[in-house]
Amino acid sequence: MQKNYIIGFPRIGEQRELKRVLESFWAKNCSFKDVVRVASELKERHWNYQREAGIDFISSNDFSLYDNMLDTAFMLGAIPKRFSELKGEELYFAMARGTKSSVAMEMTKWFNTNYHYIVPELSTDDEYKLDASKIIDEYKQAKKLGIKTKINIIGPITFLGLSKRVDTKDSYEFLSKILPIYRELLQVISKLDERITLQIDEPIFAKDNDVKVLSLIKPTYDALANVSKNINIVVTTYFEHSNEATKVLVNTPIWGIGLDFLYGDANFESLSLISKSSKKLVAGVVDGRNIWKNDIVKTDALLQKISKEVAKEDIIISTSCSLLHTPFTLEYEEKLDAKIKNWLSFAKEKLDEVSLISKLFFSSKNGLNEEELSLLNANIKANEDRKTSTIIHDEAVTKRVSKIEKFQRDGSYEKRIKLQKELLGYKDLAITTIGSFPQTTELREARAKFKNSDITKEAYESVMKSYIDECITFQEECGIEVLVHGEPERNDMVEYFGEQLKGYGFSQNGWVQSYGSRCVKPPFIYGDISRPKPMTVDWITYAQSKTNKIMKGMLTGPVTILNWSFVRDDKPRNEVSKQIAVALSDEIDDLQKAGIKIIQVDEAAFKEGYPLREKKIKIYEEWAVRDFKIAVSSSKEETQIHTHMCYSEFNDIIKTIEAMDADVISIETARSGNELLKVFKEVGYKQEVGPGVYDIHSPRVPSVEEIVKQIKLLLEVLPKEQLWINPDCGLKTRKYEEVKPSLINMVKAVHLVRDELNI
Ligand SMILES: Nc1nc2c(c(=O)[nH]1)N[C@@H](CNc1ccc(C(=O)N[C@@H](CCC(=O)N[C@@H](CCC(=O)N[C@@H](CCC(=O)O)C(=O)O)C(=O)O)C(=O)O)cc1)CN2
Ligand code: MET
Ligand SMILES: [Zn+2]
Repeated sequence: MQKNYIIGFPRIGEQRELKRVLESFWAKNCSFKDVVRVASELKERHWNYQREAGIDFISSNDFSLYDNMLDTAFMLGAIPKRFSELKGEELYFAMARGTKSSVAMEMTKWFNTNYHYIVPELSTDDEYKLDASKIIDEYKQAKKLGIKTKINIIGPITFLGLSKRVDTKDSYEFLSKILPIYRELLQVISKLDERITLQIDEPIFAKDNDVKVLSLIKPTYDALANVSKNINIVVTTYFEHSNEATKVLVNTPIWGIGLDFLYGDANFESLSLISKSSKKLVAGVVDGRNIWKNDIVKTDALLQKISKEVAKEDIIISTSCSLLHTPFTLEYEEKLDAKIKNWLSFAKEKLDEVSLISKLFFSSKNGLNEEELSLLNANIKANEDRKTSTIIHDEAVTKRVSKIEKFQRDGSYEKRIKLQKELLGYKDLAITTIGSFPQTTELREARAKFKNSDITKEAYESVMKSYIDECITFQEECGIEVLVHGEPERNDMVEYFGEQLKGYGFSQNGWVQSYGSRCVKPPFIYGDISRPKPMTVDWITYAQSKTNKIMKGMLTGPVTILNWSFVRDDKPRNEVSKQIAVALSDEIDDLQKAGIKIIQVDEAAFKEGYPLREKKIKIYEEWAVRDFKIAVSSSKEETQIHTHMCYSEFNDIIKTIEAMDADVISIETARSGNELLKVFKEVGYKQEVGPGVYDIHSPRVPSVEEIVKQIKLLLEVLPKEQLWINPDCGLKTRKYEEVKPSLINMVKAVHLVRDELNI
């Protein structure tokens, strides 16, 4: 009997092999054959890891050269017209990254994670056609190694729900067009083997769906499950409960349902239905979104609870979601404190946990052999050790946080902005950037050498300082009005702060894919958080000393620091975020004391943290706004507070953004003209806004005319007094060759518009 299951495994490679070969291929330094070779090695390595750990259900097609949604679009033949001249890998990467003549497809957040997928574009003119080659090839490759994989695909309802129509609005209208292609796929799959397990991911079921969407589930899954008797379909959902969908799925001929019992507590309500239907339950009980060692005793209790309703033989032990969201392995961590390392578990270690948990659950403690027993005891001990450790508790922090008296800054916005405009004296359509400038190879090398103690602190700092000097000179020459130092000292806008705060740990190699070849190394919060010393003041004051213009101080906000870290699971998230907020309020205080007059507190991940279910949103908004306000509560009335958000749909959260009470917000709008901005006008948003005037996610240099046009579009919505001009987001992923001409054009465009308006 097959007992345990992994929803999906990360693919970037434990040494980021895939990242390296892709970037090398894109830079034309190697051939596509090299990419295929590395991809193939990685797949085999990952399958073997799972086999060696004793995993029964190992996936194929969880791999991707860029993104699984893009793969699905490719599989269906959903190719936007502008790419129709291209073929093969050229087409595939053009869709993801754009070409000189065609803009890339949009990219957006995968539910409430920091993973980004490519948004498929659907048009009435499309003619869908199956390309099952990737799926078939991967299955066959694994089979050669003696591994019969389960095949993963993204389900039709999630695919459509996350796609956009280029003509009219409702993507779901296309179900009748793509369902036949899915059926054809199942026919092809059914011929691969005598019996096949097919995992169909439908995470969209974990959201609040309207009746119309729910009404599609039964016909869709009846149609799919009836294609062939030799396919066992498991429909998996994750990140929340999916009770509305489960109710329907139990009445379709699918074989199993995968539910997340960690982030979807309410899934317990569906157990009796599942039990009556005699479907298999793939029980997500090992956290796929965090890095803490599983508490096996607790998990066993959870499983015992599940098995009160669902027969043991129908339960399969699984991760809560794909392990894509966790780093690969602890094996290369040489610098982590041994004690803390023993509390952690990355993807590879989680495989062993799933394996051990299933042994314990199905054969009970008496059935464990000596080695397994000692693993269990080690797990119990590690968890006990974490609970009772003195390094996670800091009474001074908890005391201070419980006694916060100031929850917001002084003065009304109206009063503050008047003071600020007098003091800062900036013009209408003030020109600025979002913070980072290109992270050059030189910077990264210097940082890597400094971390390895190959160069001194002084040598490292001098590299950073000369970068800052050049960055300032460029901004002054180009005519940017509110300057930034360029963030050269930051490996990442969250990891950097994690490295400086007490209560935080960080890994050397804990990379997690964010999009395409880009990765992040989220730091992790293990204990109470405090700020031993100022984190940014030296860099910003150095930068300010080099210019007479205003230098923006640059911080990452509490909610974003929280959302892009792995967070301790022994304290509510909102308490942890409050501790970060207090530390940041001290930093702001210090920046002000050092003479900094504008401080930007980025909340790029504010929207990402939104719960998937409406019912939980209010609670999140309350503490998220509270903590942003606590962070900036130390700012004086005349200190101008900026914030920045990217990839955000603002319509439903505009009132919340207003409540954050920042004086200026910069947002991403370049790809959508002025559509995103309209809501600011509709609600009578008072504060100043810097809507991005060009897209930084593409290497393309925008022309002056284009930017003028964009600025005029913005002026149709908001008055000049309320507008700032800036790019969409930070420039760290771009090259100087792209950034310089783009910013020069941006400044020219502002001057042209100002001349017309007599500003
Ligand atoms: N945490 C986070 N989430 C985010 C964003 C963000 O900025 N941060 N932005 C949005 C989009 N996501 C993004 C995610 C990653 C990157 C990004 O640029 N990642 C870099 C890594 C950045 C980094 O931490 N670099 C380190 C380490 C670099 C490195 O690997 N160095 C080499 C040596 C030097 C070299 O050869 O370059 C090595 O150690 O082997 C540094 O600069 O110090 C990458 O994948 O390339 C950008 C956007 C949403 N989510
Ligand atoms: C992902 S939001 C980025 C904000 C940050 N200040 C930067 O410019 O890079
Ligand atoms: Zn941004």
